[in-house]
Amino acid sequence: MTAEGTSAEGTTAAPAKLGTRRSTMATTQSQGVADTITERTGQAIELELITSFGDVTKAHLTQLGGTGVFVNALRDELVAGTIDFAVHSLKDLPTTPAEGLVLAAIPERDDPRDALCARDGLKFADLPAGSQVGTGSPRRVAQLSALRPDLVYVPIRGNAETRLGKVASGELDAVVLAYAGLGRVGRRDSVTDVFEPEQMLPAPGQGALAVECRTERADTDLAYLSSVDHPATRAEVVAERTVLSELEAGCAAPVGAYAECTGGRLRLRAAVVATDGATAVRRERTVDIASPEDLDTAVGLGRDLAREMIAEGADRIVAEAFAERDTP
Ligand SMILES: NCc1[nH]cc(CCC(=O)O)c1CC(=O)O
Repeated sequence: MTAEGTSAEGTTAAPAKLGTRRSTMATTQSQGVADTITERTGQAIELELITSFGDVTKAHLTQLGGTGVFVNALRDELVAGTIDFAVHSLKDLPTTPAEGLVLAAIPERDDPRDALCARDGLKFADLPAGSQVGTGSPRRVAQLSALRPDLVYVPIRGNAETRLGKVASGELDAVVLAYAGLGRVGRRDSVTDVFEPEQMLPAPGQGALAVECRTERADTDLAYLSSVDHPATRAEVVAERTVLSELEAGCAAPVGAYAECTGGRLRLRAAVVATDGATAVRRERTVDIASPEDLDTAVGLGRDLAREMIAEGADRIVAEAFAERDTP
């Protein structure tokens, strides 16, 4: 016997609310994750646009004092229950876990490399000495300075369109951005060169996304989020982010880390480079990993590599970079 009002139609679930920043990059990556979840589970999802402090402030990103300016607004909404889950760029997530929240899924990573967008289709090696290269990231400035100390690195911020506009207008000769982000805003055609990990290591988590929700909902009503989890990517980013946390550094630190989990092995490369590019500690290590779900191995790899780097002075380079940042 079916009572009136509890019929199948009556219990049709409302679409889940996915909270996202308003930028083109954020909405594109959020919509991509939403579409994949819907494809795999049938769950309907709608985007809810949230404004974050990092999106409105004019302060230079490295001057904001602390990580997570892009994620805090979304986390507030998760805790308040106004949204069901959020999609972040993993690179922007502080390494300290947020209380009551969990990364329910880490989808398969996009291209992790950094990309050069230069005038006249120029490659990095072909930029004339003295060329003005825009980037706001200490990690990029440090590694680029190590490769080409003869170029001038100019701090910039703003979204990808704004940055590319400075090349188009002739204000800058080139800008360096994440390849994955350029793809998401439909500007892959502006890329004139890409940096292989041998030249420049990406930021920990670059190119990857994180799906976050309240802890108690991950295994219950939001269990469908696990449909987009990619264990190999999770092992990689866990190893990369452990380097960052062991060095007590954040997203504004000159730390590159890149892990690859394939064929039962987890390889991790990391670099800490002084802002002028002159001093650097670079290490790599590979371990066997029976299953990508074995996150203890990923954490152990990150920790061991970071400790080796600290023994070689990596923590001093990080401390100096922060001291420079905090001195106006
Ligand atoms: N810090 C901003 C940010 N966060 C994520 C990306 C790019 C996409 C990604 O790395 O996943 C960017 C822009 C950039 O670094 O060019």
